[in-house]
Amino acid sequence: MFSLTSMPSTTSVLSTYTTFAAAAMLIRTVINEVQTIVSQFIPQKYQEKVIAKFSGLFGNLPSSQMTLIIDERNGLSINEIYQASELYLSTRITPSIDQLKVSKTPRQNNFSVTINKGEKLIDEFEGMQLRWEFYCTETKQATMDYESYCSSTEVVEHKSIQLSFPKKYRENVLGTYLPYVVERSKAIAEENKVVRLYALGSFGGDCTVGPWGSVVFDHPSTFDTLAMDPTLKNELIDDLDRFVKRKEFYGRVGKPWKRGYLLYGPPGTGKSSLIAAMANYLKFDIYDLELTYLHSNSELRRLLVSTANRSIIVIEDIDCSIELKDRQVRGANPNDSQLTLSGLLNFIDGLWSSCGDERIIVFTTNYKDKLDPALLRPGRMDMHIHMSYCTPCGFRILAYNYLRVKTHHLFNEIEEFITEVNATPAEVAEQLMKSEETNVALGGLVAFLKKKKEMNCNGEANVQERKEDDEQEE
Ligand SMILES: Nc1ncnc2c1ncn2[C@@H]1O[C@H](COP(=O)(O)OP(=O)(O)OP(=O)(O)O)[C@@H](O)[C@H]1O
Ligand SMILES: [Mg+2]
Repeated sequence: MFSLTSMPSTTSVLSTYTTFAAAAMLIRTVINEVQTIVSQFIPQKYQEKVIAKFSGLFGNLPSSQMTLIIDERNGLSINEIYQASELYLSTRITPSIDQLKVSKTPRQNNFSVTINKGEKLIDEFEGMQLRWEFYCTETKQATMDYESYCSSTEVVEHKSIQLSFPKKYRENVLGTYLPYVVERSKAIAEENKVVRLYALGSFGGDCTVGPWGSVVFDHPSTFDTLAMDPTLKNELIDDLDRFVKRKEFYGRVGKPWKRGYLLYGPPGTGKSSLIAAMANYLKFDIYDLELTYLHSNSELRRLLVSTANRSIIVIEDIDCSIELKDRQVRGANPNDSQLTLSGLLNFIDGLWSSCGDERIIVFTTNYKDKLDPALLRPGRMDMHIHMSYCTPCGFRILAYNYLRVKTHHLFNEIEEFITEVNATPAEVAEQLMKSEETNVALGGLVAFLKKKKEMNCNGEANVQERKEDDEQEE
């Protein structure tokens, strides 16, 4: 009975509530639509007022909007979503923004532009409209100077960015849009990245990390400016592309995410230039590791562990570190108190380096045949790259780089000489730099090659030497 009498009244309450909820939802939908229209057709500075006025017509309905507050700091640590949002939004600047902040460090090539506090902007993503707003509040905070024991007050800024959107988009914003913002910001940071060169000790650079000092690396070499066999060049570029894309692959097969390259060939054939081109291409920092300064495996490990991910560790002239082998053979403690070849090989094989990701290690040598066979064993260095004397194709790349010419009546003569004489790209480049006049520069190169041929007196010896050099190639 009780239940019978109570039933109709519960039903009527429910139906009244359902009607009310449906009406509220309808009004909210109308308000959302109005917001969308307003944000498209009404200047930004009036938008808020218009929407507030319009919403006011319907009394105090629960808000249909949700706001995410993204503070700059999370306690003491930086909030990565704040950084990502700030960077992402700096690429979404619309004409509605009145104030931007512009800054630049002495070494930076470009200005960095960020949006000032108080500014708002609308972003669109998969049909959603998202409203971003920049806030900054200032508070006075008491601080204590521990040297003078005096207290003072300082103004502390609390920055935050607020992201507002219709509540119905909450899942999409948290699940898709924010991850997209973070990913995009990583890509933007990568585009703006300045490559640094690290070496041991502090050498007047502006940034020091542990034992490594660094400077901005502004070597102009790129794969375009590099005179090397075009097939080999493309193979290497493909190899690098594949390497950086294969995070999951390396994880799956249980190998450290590393790649080793051995560059070999005579002086002046572009080994160091190739390393610079690789660093510029990948935007990886370079760590120039001079083994001659090191005394022990533990020192080597400490240095390698303090290198960052996405970097190229370079050991130049590894043949000059050949005494590594002798030291080890001499029988002194082969473990940590000596620097040994096996210590180095352990690193290459990933034992010490499993703490890092996306590393490239490059060895260079003028004499591949002088290297310890252990270094050359298959699988140790992933690619052996032969940098050799200038070829006709290499000459054309250099002529275009230095003189901006693609054809010239002296090309045939030069290319003939180049196949007969062992001239390094460095020598050819030096001649091409001697004049901005194409005729003069190319004429100078002809004279240089002619003289080189005469001095050798025997062109065949040169070609023979080149053949031997080529035979070192895989
Ligand atoms: N393959 C090349 N392509 C373009 N320029 C080159 C090439 N090789 C050499 N050069 C020019 O010669 C200069 C010296 O070359 P680089 O230092 O790269 O040679 P390297 O092979 O590292 O010599 P080393 O064995 O003496 O270290 C470079 O700065 C560059 O101007
Ligand atoms: Mg070099």
